[in-house]
Amino acid sequence: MSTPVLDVRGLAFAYPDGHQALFGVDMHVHPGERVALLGPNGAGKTTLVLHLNGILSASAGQGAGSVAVSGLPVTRRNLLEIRRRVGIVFQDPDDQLFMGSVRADVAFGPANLGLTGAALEKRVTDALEQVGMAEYADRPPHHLSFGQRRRVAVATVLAMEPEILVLDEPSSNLDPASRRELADILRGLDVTLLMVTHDLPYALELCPRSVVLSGGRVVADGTTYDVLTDDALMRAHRLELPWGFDPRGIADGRSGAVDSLPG
Ligand SMILES: Nc1ncnc2c1ncn2[C@@H]1O[C@H](COP(=O)(O)OP(=O)(O)OP(=O)(O)O)[C@@H](O)[C@H]1O
Repeated sequence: MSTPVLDVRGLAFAYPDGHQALFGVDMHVHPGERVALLGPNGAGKTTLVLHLNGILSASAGQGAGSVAVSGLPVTRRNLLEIRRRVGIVFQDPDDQLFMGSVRADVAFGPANLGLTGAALEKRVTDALEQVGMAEYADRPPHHLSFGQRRRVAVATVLAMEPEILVLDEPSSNLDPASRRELADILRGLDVTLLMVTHDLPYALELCPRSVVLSGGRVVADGTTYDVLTDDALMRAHRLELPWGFDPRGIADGRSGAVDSLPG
């Protein structure tokens, strides 16, 4: 079997105040997979994601276990290469956009890697085209809508050509049309994907596999359909489908959201 893009083994972590957020997490993501990371508030999802590019580290402080990205351990000395390989799109695009134009924001990362001239320009154009934002290249990011800024934030990460794209709540605060457009964009990307989300229909639509984290432990790892239709698991870990949404209806080729509405 191929080397996992993401190889998390026995990861345990406590914050400096002593609060233990992760208790021996194992998770492996293989090239080309699309995996949703689900779990209730406080489950440890963000804590886990922050270990994937070394913002948090089990080796510093009261931690245990390891994380490797395509075989390269996430350690202080590998941080530059790890941050090129793991692209994280945070929930708030304004955490990632700080330059005077969309083009400058998307160029920032690859320029830091040493790209210049035509190669840099191509990298920027390709990334903006992937998210349907090429025509906005010269606009200041703060003149864009929230949904457009989120797409540019995805482009800033794609421009680094990461081995894994990690998205934290990609559908939050998007109107239904922007949510669907982003889903179309994400579906079209040729990249390994890990998506943290509370939007369970989005997980079902985009990620064949889901890992459920609860209380700092992996409590399920299987097909998203199996996870979302396991009523006992869902109840035990405070996962709730939106009213009227039935994954079984989707799997039958019907619109679960519409067909399961009463009356
Ligand atoms: N800086 C911190 N110091 C101490 N405890 C923290 C810190 N950040 C998070 N925690 C705690 O660690 C646990 C896991 O938090 P985390 O943010 O990883 O959960 P989450 O699954 O991402 O939640 P949410 O769905 O609400 O974003 C929670 O109990 C939280 O209170």
